[in-house]
Amino acid sequence: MIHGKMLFLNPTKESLTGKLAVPGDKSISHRSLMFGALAEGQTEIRGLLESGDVLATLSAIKQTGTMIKRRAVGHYLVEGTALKNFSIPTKPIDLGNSGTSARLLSGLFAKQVGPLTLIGDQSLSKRPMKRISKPLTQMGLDLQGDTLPLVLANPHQQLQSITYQMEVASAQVKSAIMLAAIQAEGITTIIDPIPSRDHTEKMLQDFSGEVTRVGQELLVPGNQSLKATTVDVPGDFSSAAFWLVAGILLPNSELTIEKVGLNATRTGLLTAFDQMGLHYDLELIEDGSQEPRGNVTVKAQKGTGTVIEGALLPRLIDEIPILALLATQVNGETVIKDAQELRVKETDRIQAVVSNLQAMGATIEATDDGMRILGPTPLKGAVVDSYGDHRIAMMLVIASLIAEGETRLLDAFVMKISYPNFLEDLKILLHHNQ
Ligand SMILES: O=C(O)C1=C[C@@H](OP(=O)(O)O)[C@@H](O)[C@H](O)C1
Ligand SMILES: C=C(OP(=O)(O)O)C(=O)O
Repeated sequence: MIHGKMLFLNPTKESLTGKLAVPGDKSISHRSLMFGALAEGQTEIRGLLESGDVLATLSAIKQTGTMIKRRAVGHYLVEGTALKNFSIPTKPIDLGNSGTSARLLSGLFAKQVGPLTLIGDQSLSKRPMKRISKPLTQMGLDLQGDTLPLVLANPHQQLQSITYQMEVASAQVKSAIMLAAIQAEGITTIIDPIPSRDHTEKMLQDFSGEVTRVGQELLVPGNQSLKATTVDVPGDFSSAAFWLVAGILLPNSELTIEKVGLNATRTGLLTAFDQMGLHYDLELIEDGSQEPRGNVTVKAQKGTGTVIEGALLPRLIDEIPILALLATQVNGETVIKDAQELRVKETDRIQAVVSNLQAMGATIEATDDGMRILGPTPLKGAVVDSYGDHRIAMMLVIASLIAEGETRLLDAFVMKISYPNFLEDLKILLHHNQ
């Protein structure tokens, strides 16, 4: 039941069964619009995620002069002009809640004369931007601000290549540099010791561009001309993660998530399942796409605690909230380390996960760079808060299904940021029982 911004949630005795295709991948959707604008010619996108964050990117690109037409749900045409028709909006560009938009668009727009102002909501306005202003300034962009509002200007419309050692394992930082590097003079080298999601690398090649990885170095030639293409966006593994964990937790469940992205830089949750002794079936769809996709099936089952650390973190960074819920229900201790990046997401996700799950009766404590969880503990309904964070909200909806008694979720409707139909899809999986 819905009441204002609060959602009243009750546990279910049902299982989750059947098949579901989750909405398009958020990271790939953002990038398809950006590369579509940077290329010459008409790019066709199918399966674009129509969520708050992606629509922020879409609107920013339209406001700066690129034509984008919507043909049907998720079906878009981008009329790319290699940003030659760029126009500077008179008003600041509002990127809402989307970190990906703020960081990647700064790279995409780095060669424009400007000044161009990027703003966002309260949460986005607190997120660190120095991580992109530092490399982009070295490349020649005049970028003011360590947080939003960011003002971008490049009066001479020139960018130099750089050699840059990444300070955090962030695909957003890497991608911002790459988008600028494509438009720069010379070859840019990005050194990233811990690999992060590689959708930008793959998509650059799909748009006839060039990028080479040599060990820890990513080499991006400048002055590239990109050609329009078609993009078929797979389902978002980060959205599927909520159902995979729910299927494991709700007795008698068996569900399949279809045509979901299985890029290895994103599927760290499956590695965590392996470590926890949890089983799943994978069926790959061979369609020649650079972004692998397939069907994942899970059943209700019991697992054991594990340690999540190191290079696994970037591969499941957005899945930590739902993984923490899973850890409250398996046997023994789970320790999540090296996850300090969670403190600078839409909210401090370490604090948000720990305080909410504690309120529901879990044995969980925060550490500087992660959390410790001791399972299994029965959960009880409580008043919980998304803190305006979509992934926290969706995790708490799943938690409420296995809790005893009613849960009241404050600020619930932020789910639209990445998964507008989350509650409808929950009903679909519950109703397969009937
Ligand atoms: O590049 C991307 O599309 C994303 C990268 C990750 O952020 P960081 O680069 O900050 O780790 C992730 O958390 C975010 O949801 C999307
Ligand atoms: C962190 C996220 O997104 P962004 O950084 O784009 O706001 C997310 O979707 O979990």
